Amino acid sequence: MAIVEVDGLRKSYGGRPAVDGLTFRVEEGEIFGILGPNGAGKTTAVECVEGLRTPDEGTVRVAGLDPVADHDGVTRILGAQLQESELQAKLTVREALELYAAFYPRPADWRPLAERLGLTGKLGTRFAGLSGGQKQRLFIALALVGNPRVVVLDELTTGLDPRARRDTWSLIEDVRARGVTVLLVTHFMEEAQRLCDRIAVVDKGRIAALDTPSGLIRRAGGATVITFTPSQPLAEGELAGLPGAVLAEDRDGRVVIHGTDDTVNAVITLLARHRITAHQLRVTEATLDDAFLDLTEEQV
Ligand SMILES: Nc1ncnc2c1ncn2[C@@H]1O[C@H](COP(=O)(O)OP(=O)(O)OP(=O)(O)O)[C@@H](O)[C@H]1O
Repeated sequence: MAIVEVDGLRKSYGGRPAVDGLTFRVEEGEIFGILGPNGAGKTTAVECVEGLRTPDEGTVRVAGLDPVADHDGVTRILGAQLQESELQAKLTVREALELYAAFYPRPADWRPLAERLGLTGKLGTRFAGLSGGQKQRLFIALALVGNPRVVVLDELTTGLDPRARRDTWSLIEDVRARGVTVLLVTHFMEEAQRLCDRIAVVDKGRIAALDTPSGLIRRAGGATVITFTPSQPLAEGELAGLPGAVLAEDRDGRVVIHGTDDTVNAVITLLARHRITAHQLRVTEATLDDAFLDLTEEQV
């Protein structure tokens, strides 16, 4: 059952569309990623889901509720990562956790949450005295302290060091294992590939593709990438005809083929038939990075 439903969402700033007709559904219990270049409209879209912005057109529902008309109802079931300016500089970590827990009817015990996020040693520290990564971890704790049914995380691990990033990923996996739905805006391909059940790739306010991470990779040109430099040029058309090859091109003498495992065998057979040696032959798995660049016009 869908817990977040976005239909034909449009939002413009000063006549310029930031979100230009987005439609997607987030199923209860999944981690749904929104991925896209800078300025694609990701934050605007999730702020409409949080009820912080009013759509110009279209409808948004969270557990059947309108986030603007029933803001209080949505706030009780949806946890969102705060922006830095929304916390007072003098508030300590403990006070912030206690305060936010008090807003909700059935809050989580904030102590294990703080422990999990490495904040136990910082409970007496004022917000202004935290490092960027510690602030970020506090925002994640505050998004989860209300025991939400849906949590919206925008740039979840930006500013975290590699260890804190990995710890945060496993925390999010635990959160999902408890049945919480996660809506995740991210720039990190590795994060999206590891965590997300499905990903909407957003470009210029529209959905460029919506699929599982492996579906996106397959769609964007084959899951296996074969690259090599042939000892002599291959005849035109030979590469395109290889079984399973979705994309095959000669980039300045280096051949790049996106295909399947069958394509690898076909390449080896082709080279042997023509007595061509493949220098620096590499067979790798395509990543979400490859798919992202194929699906969006600009790079992040
Ligand atoms: N309050 C605002 N007033 C005017 N323009 C805005 C406002 N907020 C966002 N925009 C513009 O809307 C477009 C989409 O912005 P948005 O922040 O939603 O994108 P994003 O995909 O989250 O980008 P990023 O990855 O850089 O955070 C951008 O062109 C941005 O400049």
